[in-house]
Amino acid sequence: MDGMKTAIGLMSGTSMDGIDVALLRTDGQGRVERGAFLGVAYEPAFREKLKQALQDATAIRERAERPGTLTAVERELTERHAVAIRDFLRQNDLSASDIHVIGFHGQTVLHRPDEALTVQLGDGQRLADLTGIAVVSDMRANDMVHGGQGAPLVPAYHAALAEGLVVPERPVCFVNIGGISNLTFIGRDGALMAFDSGPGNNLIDQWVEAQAGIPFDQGGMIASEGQVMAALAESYLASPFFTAETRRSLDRNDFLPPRGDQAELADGARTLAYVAAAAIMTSAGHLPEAPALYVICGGGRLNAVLMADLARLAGERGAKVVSAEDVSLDGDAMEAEAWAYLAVRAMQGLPLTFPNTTGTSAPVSGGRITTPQKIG
Ligand SMILES: Nc1ncnc2c1ncn2[C@@H]1O[C@H](COP(=O)(O)OP(=O)(O)OP(=O)(O)O)[C@@H](O)[C@H]1O
Ligand SMILES: CC(=O)N[C@H]1[C@@H]2OC[C@@H](O2)[C@@H](O)[C@@H]1O[C@H](C)C(=O)O
Repeated sequence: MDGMKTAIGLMSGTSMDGIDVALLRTDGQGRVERGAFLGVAYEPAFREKLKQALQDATAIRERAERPGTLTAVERELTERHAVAIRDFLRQNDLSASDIHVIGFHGQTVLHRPDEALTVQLGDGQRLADLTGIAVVSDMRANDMVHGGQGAPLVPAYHAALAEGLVVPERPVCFVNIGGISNLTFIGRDGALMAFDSGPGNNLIDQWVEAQAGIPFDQGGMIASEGQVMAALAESYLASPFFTAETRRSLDRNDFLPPRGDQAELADGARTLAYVAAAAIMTSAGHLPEAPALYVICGGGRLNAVLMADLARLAGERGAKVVSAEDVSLDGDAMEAEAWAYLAVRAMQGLPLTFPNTTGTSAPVSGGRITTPQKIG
């Protein structure tokens, strides 16, 4: 009926905190019906394997290479995604035959847009075999073949969501504050512009992990006890990333956390929360028009200190900041939903990326489509 497909999106983001699973019904264009969501956390031992995989990936020169632990980690990662799908289907009383396609992001272990090299671990064929469902994987590769940055890909979905947005303010800007942050501007006339906007939670996570052995600053509680260290903040915000003529997508390691002797725990967390907020607003300066509304998704929206900085900085420019939930969206599920949406578009050969989102030379589709060869 009416071209609507049922898809599942799978996201394992740069924070490496787990697998997000989201259900979406869509026609791959303007019609979007959001469904159930499941977050499956990685236990610390698997996060350590992913960290090792990031190290091993630095030796990759060609995207199919899997040096060191990468073959084993890719296999385990794929199997974990299959288990997440199985649990998700069971919890929602669904079976594999209810799902047309899975959009599988995998885990980015290397991203060098200047060399047109981006590597996401995750075996689409094996996931299709394990789940019995068609899989679209590797959705960043074709964009790079066409001169794009390989990220961000979520803007096509943001644009579809903007059509149904329950508030009147325009232009609107969706901001994802994950490990890295990215933003999508949607103008009054629907014009789209998007790019990675700077470090998000990654620096905060790495800082509190190194200084206090905890994985993230819950609610921004640690930051709330510190002071912004102006010189340290400036050392991040002075990066040529923010002033370059063209927008560039980011690798996890493009910005590094402070050294232990540069700050106390709370001041470091406070400064990095400010940096995350200021990075977004500085990058937003490259948009064609100042947004009237910022809709924030991703884990960073749960850091109250970061959000207060963002609200203040946006307020100074006459704009409002809301969380995805304030406009009846789900800030945790959005990227996984986007991968479901993109998978449906890929099946239809529709563009995933555009000159104004990744810098690709023309709107391009992408993804590798694999269908189940065997079950189990
Ligand atoms: N309750 C919370 N309080 C503060 N920060 C939080 C909270 N929950 C999650 N976060 C932050 O959000 C991060 C996860 O965010 P998210 O899942 O959006 O990132 P990701 O999808 O892995 O990254 P990316 O979008 O870059 O691929 C965590 O690593 C943590 O820093
Ligand atoms: C190479 C890669 O995995 N990039 C991610 C990362 O995490 C956030 C930001 O950097 C974004 O551009 C991208 O993911 C989102 C989901 C995207 O492509 O839209």
